Parts: sequence; structure tokens; C-alpha cells
Amino acid sequence: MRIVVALGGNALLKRGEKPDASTQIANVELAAGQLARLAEEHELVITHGNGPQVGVLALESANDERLSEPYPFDTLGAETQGMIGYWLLQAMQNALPGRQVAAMVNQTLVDADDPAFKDPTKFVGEVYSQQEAERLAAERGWSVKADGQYYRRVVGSPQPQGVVETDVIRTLVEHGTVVVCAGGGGVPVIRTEGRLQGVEAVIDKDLTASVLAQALKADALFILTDVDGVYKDFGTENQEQVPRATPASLRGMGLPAGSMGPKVEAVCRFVESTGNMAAIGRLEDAVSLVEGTTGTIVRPEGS
Ligand SMILES: Nc1ncnc2c1ncn2[C@@H]1O[C@H](COP(=O)(O)OP(=O)(O)O)[C@@H](O)[C@H]1O
Ligand SMILES: NC(=O)OP(=O)(O)O
Repeated sequence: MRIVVALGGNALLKRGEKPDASTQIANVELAAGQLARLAEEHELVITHGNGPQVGVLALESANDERLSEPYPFDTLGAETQGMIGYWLLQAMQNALPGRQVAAMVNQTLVDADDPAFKDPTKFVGEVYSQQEAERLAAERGWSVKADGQYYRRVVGSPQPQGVVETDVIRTLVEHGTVVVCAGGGGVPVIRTEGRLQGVEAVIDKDLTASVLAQALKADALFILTDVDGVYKDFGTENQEQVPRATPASLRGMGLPAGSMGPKVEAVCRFVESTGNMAAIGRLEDAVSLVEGTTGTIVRPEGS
């Protein structure tokens, strides 16, 4: 099978952990152990999140008095692809001796008129109290929004339309290379009169993974996170894991933007467009998702 996986931010940095490189490298090594088991049997493309990491780099850049302006988010996104891509590259090479592994910086096309530029929703960086967030917003011109009981910086998150380097990724996968790509949803770019140009945004990595999986004609899209699937009545004493779903049944659940919402939308788009299966589940269950014995398995109506 050809499988595209989207590795959740929680796999790189668990809630409450400091974003030290050593912590993230240790987490990436654990993730690589699971992903290597998938890669032993299947063609594998790995995408990953960058929300916490791009926030750290944005803060560093904003605090650097030598700069006349902070680095823009397309450049910061590319920095996170290099950093996390390096960690994953090394961990996968160590876990799969003899197998070719590549990590790529790459770009995702978005529409310059996407309304998301005017209504930022993508959480980046750490959490703040409301007072601290409002101070930072006033001082630095940030947009901030409530994330649960805390506040976080938000940036625009336009819809991914296509990964610019899809043909390169396909060639590598067809030759048996495990490819780490489209990190942080890909560096957001627009094409104007044939020329690519970066834009200030952070794309949702689950939605980009879906676009890429469709373009690569993947047999499956796996969204790997820290919960063992989608839950009905999540967070209540009646919560119940959904083992099997169709795009229509998932869409009917009205899941929250910013966490489970984009994951569900990503799998629905993939299943509707390809007729193939998708799954949302825990990283630790990656191998059993193939058999459909764990996670929420999503298939077209009637299959
Ligand atoms: N209905 C739901 N079922 C399962 N998880 C949910 C649901 N609604 C919200 N969540 C939350 O979504 C989280 C996963 O989303 P997110 O934190 O964005 O993942 P990641 O960083 O791994 O991409 C879970 O840890 C859980 O707290
Ligand atoms: N870019 C992105 O979706 O990152 P997270 O998954 O870390 O939020």
C-alpha cells in the first residue's frame, strides 16, 4: 500500500513539555519507531505539524533587535521544515538501516484571495493568559484568540490547493524512498504570472496531507495524533469512540475547529475524492490502523 501519514504536533511535543530540541528529538525517535514498522511493509510519505515550533521561531525573530522586521511566516515555515525534517530524517534512517529516506523543504499553493487571510484561525506558539495575550497583541500587532482556557497567537490558514513539488515526491516514493515532506502544511506560496512567492500564513498540515495523498493516489491517509479516534460527546462522561464512519456521518458530528475539525475534514475530502480508506488514531496504533482494528476507520458510504 501507499500510505500518507500526518504526524500530529503532539507526537513532537506533548502538552506541557518545553520545546527544547532534546525533548523533541526524543519524541521523534519514538514516533520513528512506529513509522518504521509501517515503512517496512508499505510505501510511506510522512507529513508533520509545526504549530508550536513556528511559534518559537517567530518569537525569537520578533525579539532579535538586530532585525529591522521579524522573519515572515513563509520563511519561518521553511525553517521548521528543515529542523523537524532533519530530526525525522535521522530518526527514520536509524530505524530503517539501508532504506533511502529523504526530507524536503517544499511549498503549498494557496489562493491570494482566500478569506482566511482576513480571519486568522491557526494557533501558533505557546499559551498565554488573556491579559498577557492582549498585551502582546497590542505591542506586537499579533492576532490572539482563546484556545480552551488559555489564549494563543493566531495566523491566517488558507486552504491548500496543491503541493508544488508533488512530482518529485511521487518519483521518490515510486523508487521506495520514505519521504518526509509538506511539513507544517508546506510553505505557503501564491503563483502570480508564473512566479512563486511566499505569503504570511501557516497551512493546516492535515488538510495538506489530504491534498497530497489525493495527488499521489495513495491507498490510505492516516492522521496520527494522541487520541485513539474520533469520539461522540468528547470530553463528557458519555464519550464513545467511533470505530467506523463515513464522510457524511463524520461531518454530521460538528467537530471543533482547530483540533479534530480539520482532521475530519482532511479524511473526508480524501475518502470522497479517492474512494479509499482513511483513519484517525494514535501514533502507537499506526500498524493496526492498516488492518482497521483500531482508530476511527473512514470509508465511503456502502463499502
Ligand atoms: N470529538 C473528538 N474526538 C477526539 N478528540 C477530540 C474531539 N474533539 C476534540 N478533540 C481533541 O483533538 C485533539 C487532537 O487534535 P490536535 O491537538 O490538533 O492534534 P495534533 O496536534 O496531534 O495534530 C485531541 O487530543 C482531543 O483533545
Ligand atoms: N501546520 C500545522 O497544522 O501544525 P500543527 O499540526 O502543529 O498545528
